[in-house]
Amino acid sequence: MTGLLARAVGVSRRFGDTLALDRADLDIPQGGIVGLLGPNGAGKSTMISLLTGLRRPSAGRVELFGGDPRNPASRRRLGTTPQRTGLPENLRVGEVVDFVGAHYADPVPTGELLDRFGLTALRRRQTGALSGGQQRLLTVALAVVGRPALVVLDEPTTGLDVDARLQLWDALRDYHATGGTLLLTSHYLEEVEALAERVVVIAGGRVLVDDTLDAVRSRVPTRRLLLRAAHLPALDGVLDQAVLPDGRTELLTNDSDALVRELVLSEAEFTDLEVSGASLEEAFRSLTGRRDDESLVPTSTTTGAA
Ligand SMILES: Nc1ncnc2c1ncn2[C@@H]1O[C@H](COP(=O)(O)OP(=O)(O)OP(=O)(O)O)[C@@H](O)[C@H]1O
Repeated sequence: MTGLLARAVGVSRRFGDTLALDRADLDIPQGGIVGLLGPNGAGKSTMISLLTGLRRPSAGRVELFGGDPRNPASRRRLGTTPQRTGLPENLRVGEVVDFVGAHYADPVPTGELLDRFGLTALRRRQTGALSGGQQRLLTVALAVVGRPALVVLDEPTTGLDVDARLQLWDALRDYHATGGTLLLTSHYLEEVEALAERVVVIAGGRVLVDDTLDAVRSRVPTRRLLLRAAHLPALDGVLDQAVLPDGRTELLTNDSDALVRELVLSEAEFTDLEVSGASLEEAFRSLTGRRDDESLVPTSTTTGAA
């Protein structure tokens, strides 16, 4: 149990008839960056709300720094920002950071924090005059101003343009480099790839995959072959196969060179071969959509899978 900053053990959460989480397990050890990925409605925000004490599980157990997350004392070393945050409109950016930082024993100095988040030029602007993306950057900056041991962010880059997204990624990497632990949710594998060392895929309220980024990447198809063939033998390198409405066969793989060699050596007759990158998000959708397919969905490595 030592070294775990947060943990969910067999948690379920019901909203009326909806089972938002279904016996899900999640451990957040000290020092890593964990990306929680999944499609809309997967249960990501619900998991975050349980870990940060905003909601109570219907069943199972949640711990934050060894205590109940609903107890304010357990949240003292937590930095978080809800998806929507109200900022005092008439205060200037620098004043808000000063104000929030003043609640902590050792806050990141305002100038340094604004610099890290690319907000220095906006220091004297009233928060009511910030764009949505700038407000988002500021709220995430406020989540780290107190040098929390754990930062939990729900879709931190939603609505940000490319530059702001890169700026935020850099700031989060800085936070991690100073010893911080980060849990973030995202719809985007790209974002998780850019930041996380560990990936947890959640769908239908269940944890489907919990592994290192590299291990997860090796299991999801990243390349797509299209071809026409009357008969194809079973090919080792195929992770997923489908016949499209236009009659072409789609083969998903993570090594298209090896699969093409295998295809040629099989002496199967084919025409119109095309090779392209499978969208990683598509690949994840195929992963999350195939809960019953053991070959595509590796066993979760979380503890105590129910
Ligand atoms: N307060 C609520 N009342 C009723 N149903 C809810 C509530 N909060 C979440 N749900 C339902 O629980 C399920 C999981 O929702 P959750 O917000 O955790 O998913 P998510 O993975 O964060 O989705 P998204 O990526 O769209 O934000 C969904 O079916 C959602 O409609």
